[in-house]
Amino acid sequence: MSRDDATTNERDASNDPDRPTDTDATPAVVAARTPDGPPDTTEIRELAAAAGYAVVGEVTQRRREDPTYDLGRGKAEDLMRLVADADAEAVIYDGSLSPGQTFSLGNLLPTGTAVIDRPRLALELFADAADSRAADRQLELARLRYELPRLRESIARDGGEDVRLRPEGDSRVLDVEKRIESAERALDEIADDRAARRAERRDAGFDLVALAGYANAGKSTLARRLADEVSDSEPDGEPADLAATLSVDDGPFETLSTTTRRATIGGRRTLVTDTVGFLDGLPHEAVRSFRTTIEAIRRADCALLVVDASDDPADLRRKLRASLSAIEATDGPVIPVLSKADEAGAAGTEADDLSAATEAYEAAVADLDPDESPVVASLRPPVPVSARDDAGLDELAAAVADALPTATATVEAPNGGDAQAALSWAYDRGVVEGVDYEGDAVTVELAGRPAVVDEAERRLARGGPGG
Ligand SMILES: Nc1nc2c(ncn2[C@@H]2O[C@H](COP(=O)(O)OP(=O)(O)OP(=O)(O)O)[C@@H](O)[C@H]2O)c(=O)[nH]1
Ligand SMILES: [Mg+2]
Repeated sequence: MSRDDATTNERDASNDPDRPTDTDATPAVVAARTPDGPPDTTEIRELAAAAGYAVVGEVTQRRREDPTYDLGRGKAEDLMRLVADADAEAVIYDGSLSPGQTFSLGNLLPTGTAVIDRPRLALELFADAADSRAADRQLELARLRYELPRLRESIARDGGEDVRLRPEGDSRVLDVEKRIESAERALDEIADDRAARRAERRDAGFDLVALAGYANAGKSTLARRLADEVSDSEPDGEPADLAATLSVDDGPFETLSTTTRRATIGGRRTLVTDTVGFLDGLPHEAVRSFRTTIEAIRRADCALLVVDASDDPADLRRKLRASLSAIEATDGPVIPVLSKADEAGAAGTEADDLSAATEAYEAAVADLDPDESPVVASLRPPVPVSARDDAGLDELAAAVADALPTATATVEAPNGGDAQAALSWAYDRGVVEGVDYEGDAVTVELAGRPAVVDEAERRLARGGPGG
């Protein structure tokens, strides 16, 4: 065995008394390969558990990619034996396998063993809880895109000579292609609806803030903290999809569709959209299927990129890179929010924790290639927060208010019915900073979304001389 091949195979000790006995869980072996450094299987094990697998062993290898199995042949045979010994029903592969590798591995493993790579595992997790029309369509599209090259591969392997040469002409392939087109069309319509809704909300004076970030980073928890209390008597114009609850849980993909709530941030009326968490190791195709999340982030007036500061520096960097690469570029500024600051760094004073989190973040960003992630240019200074301890939230509100597009104006108008109507219009849109009555005149200080301030100014001036 070469030094390059230094690896581990192990069967988990299942006599851990704390381990929940989940009789429904499918026994699975985790396999991972990295070209450098020992593979870390923590995350893939968590994902596997969340998807309903009981990990009964693992095979890892440090090696360059093997074209046939991804793992080296000897290691793939070790995997086969471990699966047989442990009576595992699935192999969870920490990486993206080509269709050819999936089939070769499937043929080597005991008959019936499912080969589940990272993208497929992510699809299974989504499938568990897709809960909206957009989420369903997106999941369907991601699945079809995943299946298509695998279907081609299986037809090429099983079919006769003529099919092997042209698997794309097979009716099953044509069927999947047709379904992909139809899912894409449906998503185009949903995307158009969302864009129209964003425009309406902006016209109504709302700033659009989106929460982005890796799975389990703390996005929904923060969204809840930022959101206004929901009252029974909301004023008119309440956006149709405002959710009363946001689900928070310690597991990936707790949030499976975008969810929007009202919030007052730094005195501004905003709509905060919580989005689906990113995962690394997914092909761009799969990420692109989650358009409503990506577009909510890209088109926001300000995006908050939630970065879990309780992660160790290597994980923080990996997740940050995956998130930025999925986002690619945004219209507005991006404020990095270092979440779970209460658990960041070594135990110590609060100040220590916050600076440890900031340092890890700064180091990760310094490492990024702006050509690879243009969004790096939109990054503002990071703000550490702890939703648990309610720390840093005022600083975050100030940073958001500062990042949002703002216009100010002072308008003097004769006091009367017209001015009062204009003033009440401006109040409804949250752009009135101050009002001063003097004699027959009223002076109004406006601040907020530029288009709304302009319109308020026009309405107030209308009652004025010559208006
Ligand atoms: N210690 C600590 N834990 C936190 C904090 N914020 C969130 N968490 C925990 O982190 C876990 C994930 O939180 P969520 O808000 O569900 O994370 P998410 O980013 O919405 O996750 P997905 O929707 O699955 O992508 C939960 O167990 C939260 O309780 C914090 O400020 N401090
Ligand atoms: Mg969430």
